Amino acid sequence: MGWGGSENYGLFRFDLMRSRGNRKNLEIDLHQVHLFDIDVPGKITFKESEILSPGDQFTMFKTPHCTVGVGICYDIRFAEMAQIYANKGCHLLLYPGAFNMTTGPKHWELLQRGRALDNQVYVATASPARDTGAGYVAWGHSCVVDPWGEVIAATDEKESVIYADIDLEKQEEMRKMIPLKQQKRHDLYHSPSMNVDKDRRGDLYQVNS
Ligand SMILES: O=C(O)CCC(=O)C(=O)O
Repeated sequence: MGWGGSENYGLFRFDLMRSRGNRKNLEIDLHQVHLFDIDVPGKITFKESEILSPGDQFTMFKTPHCTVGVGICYDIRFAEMAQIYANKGCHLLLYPGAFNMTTGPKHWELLQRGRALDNQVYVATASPARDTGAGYVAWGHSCVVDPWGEVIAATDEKESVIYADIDLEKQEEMRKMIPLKQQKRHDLYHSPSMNVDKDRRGDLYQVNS
């Protein structure tokens, strides 16, 4: 999975491995829908909304092997987005992202494992390698997590390529063993007290999922 472009708008090029090792490239446009506005005093303050505007749609695509949902960086913090992708049939969620030296060590892997486990999907992330001389120092540590929440491939802060199998039979077995989808209490989730607050992207979460 490669990525390029400006910070919240990218032209993403996915090199999808096809059977017998053939490679086909797929290029998609996508926008980060949740902007990175945070203030951790003494550590990191970022206000993407002062210079960028958020995207207004989710991005999914199908490959011959599985269906994929995509978010960018900060989007991984929003459980609703991952849940909508899973409800729409995504087997794999991809998050190109550049976490930083404050949130990276604490949250990067944990968020991936959480999104994977909650939704019983594969999650893959691609981060730039760390450049300690850069104005924004990326944490690195690209990773692939399976629907059981286990890290099945990972790298460190240096540039490298990692591979992992997306095994849909294994995913189905996990979903049978712990049948979360059938057990959800949708009758309770739609009560007024559970409405998302206005700062979250409630406008996007209402899609039929
Ligand atoms: O959520 C984070 O900690 C990092 C997010 C980020 O760097 C971004 O969205 O540009």
